[in-house]
Amino acid sequence: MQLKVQPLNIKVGKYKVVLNSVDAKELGVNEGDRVRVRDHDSLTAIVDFTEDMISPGMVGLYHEVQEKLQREWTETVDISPASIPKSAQVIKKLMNKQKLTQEEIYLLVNGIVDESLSDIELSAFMTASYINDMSDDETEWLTRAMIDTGEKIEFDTHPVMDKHSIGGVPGNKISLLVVPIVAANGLMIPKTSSRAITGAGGTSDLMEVLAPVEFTASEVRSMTEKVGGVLVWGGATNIAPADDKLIRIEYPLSIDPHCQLLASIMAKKGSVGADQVVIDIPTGEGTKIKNVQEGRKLARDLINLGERLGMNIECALTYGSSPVGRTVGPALEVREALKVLESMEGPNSLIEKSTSIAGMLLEMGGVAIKGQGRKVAEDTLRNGYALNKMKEIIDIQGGDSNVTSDDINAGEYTHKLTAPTDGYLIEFNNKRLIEIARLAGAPNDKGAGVLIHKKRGESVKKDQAVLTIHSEKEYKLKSAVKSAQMNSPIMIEGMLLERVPSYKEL
Ligand SMILES: O=P(O)(O)OC[C@H]1O[C@H](OP(=O)(O)O)[C@H](O)[C@@H]1O
Ligand SMILES: O=c1cc[nH]c(=O)[nH]1
Repeated sequence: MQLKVQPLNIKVGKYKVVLNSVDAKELGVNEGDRVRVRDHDSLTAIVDFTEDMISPGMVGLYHEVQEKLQREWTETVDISPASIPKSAQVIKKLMNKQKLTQEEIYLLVNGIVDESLSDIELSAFMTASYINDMSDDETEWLTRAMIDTGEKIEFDTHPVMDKHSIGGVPGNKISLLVVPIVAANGLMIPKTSSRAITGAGGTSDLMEVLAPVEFTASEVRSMTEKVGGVLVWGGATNIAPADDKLIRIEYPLSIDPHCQLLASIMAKKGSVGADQVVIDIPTGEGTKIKNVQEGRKLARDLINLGERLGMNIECALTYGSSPVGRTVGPALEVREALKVLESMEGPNSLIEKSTSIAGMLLEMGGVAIKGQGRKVAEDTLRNGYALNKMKEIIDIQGGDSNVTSDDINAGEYTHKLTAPTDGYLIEFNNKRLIEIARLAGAPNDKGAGVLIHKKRGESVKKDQAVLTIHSEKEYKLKSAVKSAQMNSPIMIEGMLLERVPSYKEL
């Protein structure tokens, strides 16, 4: 069917076209089906419907379709129904608990990278992976396919160090300390991170407060060779490009399926040619890993996958039931991390966790003797070498290296949550805390987040502030406060947990 083109200059991140329902009916396609768009060139696109925006006889071409076809909008294009791509059929197999072959997994990952799968299919893939985990072989193939469909960095010198966290604990800003400590000791650490997945700020969201994080793979390589380390967003690099497209689906579902987590982390490490990697596994109530047994099992899976891919992995099971440090949300977290770099002043949980993990890397990289890594890491913080290295990293990424912790501003709209009674703080609900920070605007509004005045086990007096919610927008603050008041993230010892009424009162 020949249809007149209506250009839609909107980027939707996919090959999509809009049809009027009259033409769609004539073509026999429904919303979410695919059509072949033929001009000088051709491509397969996903169908959207509308009654108002597109008149009968016309087809709306979103930016990506126009760009790919490199066409002028005055022309007509030929539209015909197209079949479901093979990659979508692979997702059905996973949903039906059938094992996938290596070839099918490569087909699937290619489909993710070339945008031929719809968000509905991708979220079915994510949900199927959540319910039916992949085998070790399938997970290895998934990881390899994610590496092979992107650019790889090959450094001339080794070892290449790396660090990653599985996430899940609020306030986990440690990469901002670990990377400069390791690089300041002469090791290379090309750190690529994701944005937030289940949290209120991933390391890339945080680093973006200080400097740009979007670079090509060759820029990552040359910056790392110059200053020893970087803190960049993996999603911008074309390094394991499938990863960010899947994380975009995980974020609203707030899930991180086991096989996806393994592949996502290890693909990022494999793509930068890492040899020695430490993986932080926050463990405990309210995290992705409920207890030490589960943590050990995940550690084994990560170590085994690393071995299959030729990387030496060590894992750190870390305390995750309570936030790391006293801040959650990009600007607040960056301020706290910079303060530690500047003066070693800051919460113990942050300093101890960062120096422990940096210490493991220093030992693995051969610049600290066994058992001395943490001490070397602490010295690197104390003598200011880590701060200087962080300034070099900020500078090379195009930020202002003169920035200090005092320059970092949190959102101006604030609300204090106070203790309803005297007592000890016995409960800190990680998930609620993240939800509140997200409602306040994190991670996209950098100034949004939560400042923690009192942590688990600390005493509070009635009406004393326990948390301050920060937001850049008044209306976002209001919804965060409303949510916090309806379902508090804190519990003070001695408080009534719940009153369950009798039938008479119902
Ligand atoms: O949002 P949740 O699921 O908590 O965690 C995601 C964060 O965890 C990892 O941190 P890092 O790169 O090791 O610092 C990821 O890269 C991402 O920044
Ligand atoms: O990078 C990451 C971190 C945690 N989970 C993932 O899926 N990817």
